[in-house]
Amino acid sequence: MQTQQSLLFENLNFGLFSVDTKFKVNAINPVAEKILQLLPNKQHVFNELNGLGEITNLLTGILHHKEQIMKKKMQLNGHSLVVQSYPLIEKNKLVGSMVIMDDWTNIEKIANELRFSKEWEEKLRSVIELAYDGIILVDQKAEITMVNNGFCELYNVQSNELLGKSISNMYPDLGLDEALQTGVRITNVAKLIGKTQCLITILPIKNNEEIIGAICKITYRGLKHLQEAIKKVNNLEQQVTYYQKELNELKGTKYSFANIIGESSNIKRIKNEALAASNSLSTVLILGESGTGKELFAHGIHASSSQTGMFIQVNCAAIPPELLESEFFGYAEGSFTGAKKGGKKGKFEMAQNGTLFLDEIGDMPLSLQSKLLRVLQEKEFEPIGSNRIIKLQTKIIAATNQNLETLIKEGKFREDLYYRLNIMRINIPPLRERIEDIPDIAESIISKLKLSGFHLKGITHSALTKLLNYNWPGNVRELHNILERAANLTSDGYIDAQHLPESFNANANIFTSTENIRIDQTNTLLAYSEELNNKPYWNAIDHKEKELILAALKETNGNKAKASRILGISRTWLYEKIKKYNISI
Ligand SMILES: Nc1ncnc2c1ncn2[C@@H]1O[C@H](COP(=O)(O)OP(=O)(O)OP(=O)(O)O)[C@@H](O)[C@H]1O
Repeated sequence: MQTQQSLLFENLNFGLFSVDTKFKVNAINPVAEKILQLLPNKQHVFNELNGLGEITNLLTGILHHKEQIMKKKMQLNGHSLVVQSYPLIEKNKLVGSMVIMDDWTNIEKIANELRFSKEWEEKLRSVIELAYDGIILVDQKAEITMVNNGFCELYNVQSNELLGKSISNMYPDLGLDEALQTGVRITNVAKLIGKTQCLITILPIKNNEEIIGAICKITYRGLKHLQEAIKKVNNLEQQVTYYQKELNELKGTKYSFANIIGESSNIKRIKNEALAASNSLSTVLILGESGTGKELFAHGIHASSSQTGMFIQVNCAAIPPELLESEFFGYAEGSFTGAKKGGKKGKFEMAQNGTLFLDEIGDMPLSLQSKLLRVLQEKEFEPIGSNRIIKLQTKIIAATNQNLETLIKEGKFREDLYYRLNIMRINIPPLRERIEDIPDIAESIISKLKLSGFHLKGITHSALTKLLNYNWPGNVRELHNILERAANLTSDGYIDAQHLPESFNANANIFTSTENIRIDQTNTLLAYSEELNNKPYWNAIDHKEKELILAALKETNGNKAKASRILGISRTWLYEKIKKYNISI
């Protein structure tokens, strides 16, 4: 029992001590020792201690003047305290006093912080209220936390009908749910609300990497003036594009870095790498899935390089093997039967002082690989049947969507050529790893479609939200094709969700129909494809992806931050996948 009492005494979260009538401390707990800054296990006499005057006064009131309970708020040694002193009576005689010290320091700190955030909330409320547009805020759980008059007027509701409700139930089509899941911001996308034409901007609110809410701004007043301004900006943009094109034509390129759209950290990083790669004649190897923009980057590198010659592109997969050599090196007149009169310039010579872009390098036959390697090493070449030696002053950029390391292992690609090409290496990530870029790229594609004669006004918010939920196996090229197809289907100029292909919607649900696959069986594509008879390749990829995500979540006990680190993907992307595969944690 004694032990229990002392345990309790030792572990109280407030200070407690008692003194006898001579102010000598009889018992004191660790919290009190800490507040009073007294050394443990020492005999302390209160009126001999310095700096504790206020407490000594309380004790004096009780011990000398026989007062009853004394209570005081005080600051002591950096603590905000509420101190209470009680008389201790034994057999009707005053034998000492007991003191309780409540430490309010942390509580005061929290109160101050609360006051501070309350003030900020009030300021935010005023700013939001002053805004000309409709504004609505949700928290992490998609519950509406703030809404302004502009929003209420647009939807003809009262704010108290909305606060605390789920945005997913009230306004699912605004896309705030998606913003919370993907962390992607959407800027000024057209949407018809009732009969009012609006522009929607959605901004996820992040604390470090965590999404803690989202804000949606609906611009619906004064749109007419805005449209006029947009028209002017569009005209100016067209003029800039025209001059850019003229400039590109001089260098034989179709695109420059300005044509590479996207503000994601991924695309910014590779743009910087590409810019660095354009500063010298070092060879560049561009890797990436089909449709990620390898050719676009190659043009960009040439456009910003100081090479004054032409950009010459060769698709190594498209030239018949027997013509490859003459295509590359050219030939002298009469060098073989059927050779053209006057001979023919090869791609190398055509690209002198410019850039030779070797697309699909993984498909180059081995015999030509050896010849290419020799040219790269010796920096000179001879056209077939000629003894004219031409010094190479050409930037070489090679690209492929194949895994060259695998091709080397299979004996289909020369390792020494690989190292020769792999001096500046640019890895373009697939579109699904930079979905933040989709709104900007979609906008740029729509502008291009307009220039090519489509009467487009824009893309609706619901279509854009769908684009963000797709995994883009065909990357930017697929995005282009889907938007062009949609542009053909729209009648009012707005690309809407209904204009996106059926299969496109179905993709998000592939997994629900293949849920019962046994994961631990033979991991061969054949084994998968037997079970997934519809789209074996993509289903198997998705299947493997889900498997990896499940394994990472299992290993981290469902901790998504850790799981995303293990998988080497962003947390936003992981949330996206968890949603896609319906994984419950
Ligand atoms: N960041 C981007 N911004 C704008 N357009 C892009 C971007 N990336 C790719 N595109 C467009 O996507 C299409 C495909 O790009 P590109 O041909 O450069 O891809 P690729 O990787 O070379 O494909 P493949 O391996 O199939 O040859 C092109 O129309 C290109 O202009």
